Amino acid sequence: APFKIVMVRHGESEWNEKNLFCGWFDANLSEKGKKEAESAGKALKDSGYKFDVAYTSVLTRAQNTLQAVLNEIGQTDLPVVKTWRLNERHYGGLTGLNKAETAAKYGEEQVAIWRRSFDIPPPPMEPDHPYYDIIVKDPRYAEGPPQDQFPKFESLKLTIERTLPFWNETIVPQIKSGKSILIAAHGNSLRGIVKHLDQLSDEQIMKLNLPTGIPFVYTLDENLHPIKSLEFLGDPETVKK
Ligand SMILES: O=C1c2ccccc2C(=O)c2c1cc(NS(=O)(=O)c1ccccc1O)c(O)c2O
Repeated sequence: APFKIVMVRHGESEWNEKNLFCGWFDANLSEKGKKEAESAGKALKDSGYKFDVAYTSVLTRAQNTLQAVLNEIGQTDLPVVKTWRLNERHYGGLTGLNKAETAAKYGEEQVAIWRRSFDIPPPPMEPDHPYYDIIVKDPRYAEGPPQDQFPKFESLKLTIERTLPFWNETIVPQIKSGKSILIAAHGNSLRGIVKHLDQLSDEQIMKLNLPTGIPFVYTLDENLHPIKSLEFLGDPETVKK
């Protein structure tokens, strides 16, 4: 029998609302983001989904999206595994900047290069960065990454390379043991899983922008090869946007 796994990108954060690079900064969901999380839960409830375990990042916006979903489907007691490996991409020194500030500081040309590159990282987040201490010293990272490997920036390539070990070593065995799984994470960490499952190229995955707060289902065969990819739940109107 095929396996199914459900994934959802967290709802809009307060920094998304202000068009700031958020990355590993622990922004909350905006009011809109909270509504998106609730509607994700309603879509899963209407489709009758129940889960055995959920995975999320160590960031509040993903954890709160997950909780809203679990509230809607009546599974608030579900075991939840939190890992830095499902975190959003780390935007390094760009963290907290908006579009104008980024262009002013680095120039439109550099921004255009970063936007279309898979393995060119942003500048590092140096110790004098306003958010360096609050991120690096956050106790939520006690389980990892180790301080000497703590990222100061990530390209999309680097993000995917630290997400996939968790997928292969932790999530895959659970899928194979027949567990029903929900992942609530971020645009770029979910890109890593989608890229791997559908064997997408670097260019293809960079073109894929997952919508916030709309759950999507993968149906996988016994070798975890997709039978059906990116099946979005929720009313077709929302999905079409
Ligand atoms: O500068 C970057 C960038 C820099 C370094 C690594 C990755 C990216 C990146 O992925 C990216 C960027 C800008 C924009 N658009 S933007 O220039 O309008 C923009 C800039 C700053 C903040 C938010 C904005 O919407 C994007 O849509 C991106 O996906």
